Amino acid sequence: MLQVKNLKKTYVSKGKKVEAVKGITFETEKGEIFAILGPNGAGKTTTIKSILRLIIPDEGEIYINGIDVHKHPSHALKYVSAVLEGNRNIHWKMTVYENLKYFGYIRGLGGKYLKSRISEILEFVELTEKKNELAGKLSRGMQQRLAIGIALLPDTPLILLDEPTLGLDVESSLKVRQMLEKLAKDGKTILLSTHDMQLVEKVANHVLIINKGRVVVSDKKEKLLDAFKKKRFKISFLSNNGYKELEKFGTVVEENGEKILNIQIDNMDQLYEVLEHFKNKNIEIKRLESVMVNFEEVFVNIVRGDEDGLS
Ligand SMILES: Nc1ncnc2c1ncn2[C@@H]1O[C@H](COP(=O)(O)OP(=O)(O)OP(=O)(O)O)[C@@H](O)[C@H]1O
Repeated sequence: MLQVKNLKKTYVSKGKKVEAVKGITFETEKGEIFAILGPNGAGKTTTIKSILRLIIPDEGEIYINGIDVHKHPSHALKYVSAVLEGNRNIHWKMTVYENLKYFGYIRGLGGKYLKSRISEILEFVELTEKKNELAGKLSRGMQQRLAIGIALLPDTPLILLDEPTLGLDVESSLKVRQMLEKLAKDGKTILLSTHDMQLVEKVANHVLIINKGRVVVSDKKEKLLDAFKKKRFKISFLSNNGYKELEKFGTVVEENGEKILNIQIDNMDQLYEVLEHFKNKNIEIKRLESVMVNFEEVFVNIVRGDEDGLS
């Protein structure tokens, strides 16, 4: 659906060069929720804006539905719509309905089709009852839903969202999350840039982590979670003796009066070595279990690993 090949962008600001994106390559599949993650300044917004041609990259190719965005921008961009943070494309002094009508016209829709499309969208974003309210008077969550509704008007196969849950409360985030899931189920491809690890954990299929303008990891989310799960173990012991010994291997916490050792390993041999060590010291193990990890930990570990590698 979307192909980005060797994207590069350097900004020049006050005579200083900032290499924001240094050769990013990725590809999305139809119907997937593809999350772009990265610390502040990693290059996410630059990537998204380049896809939308709001920024002209220095190098690289971008194809939407097989069409070269650089060579045929207006044709390629027919297949994509976007919700960008900080520019939520809403007219505050228009009602919800007027906003949808106005942006519908801009996207070349009209007549009966636009009318029924607006009704459909109002239902989808759960704003039917608010259709006559001024956009400026809506809550932050409702405004975000309206922005998503506006982006959905032209019914494009690719939808880009920059920080769709930023500043939203739990309930509004949940609504956005459910909308994204429904859209993907309908076969839409969703590219999403976010810092919201819960959103990623709940909805993303594929995760692209970028740091300092480069791709650090690009993989299915489940695979990343699995890989980390295999690295984290929790060990409990039959007696509390010798726990000083344990601290060499990881962090020791107390749970229900029991000392629990949390360890992180790079490969299974390391785990066997630790177990062997305890055996030699006559420290008897009661239970060994792999630990569930959440996506936030996966992300932090990957970025930290990358930083260590870079330094
Ligand atoms: N117009 C600009 N002029 C100069 N430098 C810029 C400009 N836009 C972005 N940058 C710089 O490029 C780098 C990448 O910025 P970008 O906004 O793409 O990152 P990001 O991953 O979206 O960050 P965030 O999570 O903070 O939104 C940063 O160092 C940023 O300061």
